[in-house]
Amino acid sequence: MSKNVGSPLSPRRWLRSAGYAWAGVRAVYRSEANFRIEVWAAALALGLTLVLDAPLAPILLTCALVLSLELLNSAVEAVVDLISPDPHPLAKVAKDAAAGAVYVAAFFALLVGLSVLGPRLWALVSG
Ligand SMILES: Nc1ncnc2c1ncn2[C@@H]1O[C@H](COP(=O)(O)OP(=O)(O)OP(=O)(O)O)[C@@H](O)[C@H]1O
Repeated sequence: MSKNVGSPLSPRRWLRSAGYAWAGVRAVYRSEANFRIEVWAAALALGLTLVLDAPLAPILLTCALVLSLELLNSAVEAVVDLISPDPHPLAKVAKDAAAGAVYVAAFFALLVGLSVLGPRLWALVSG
């Protein structure tokens, strides 16, 4: 619920909003195993990117996309469970489509990771 606490540029308001957003990230991290796996996969990909001196921007963007979509997927699940605790075809479409968004992003993130890091990893292991 939005409360009017002054200018949108006010640091206090910004900090309060950031606090709510961080609480959301922490709640999803605690409750969703997939999000935990994706966070650690992103940390691994970023670590490899730095160690292998690979381009950072595509890896950062794909990590941000997958993690953000997983957060949105959790938001959709929560809202659907709230408004449709009993099975409903539209609830199914909403949940399946939100999950599909995560899987599409994760699939392309895998391709980006393989194309950016794969050749460098291969060069490293093949001497
Ligand atoms: N209210 C509902 N009405 C119809 N189908 C539903 C409903 N809730 C869940 N489903 C179906 O069951 C599937 C699994 O739903 P669930 O809420 O268990 O999410 P999940 O896939 O376990 O997600 P996560 O593992 O990330 O929590 C959904 O993708 C959907 O197809």
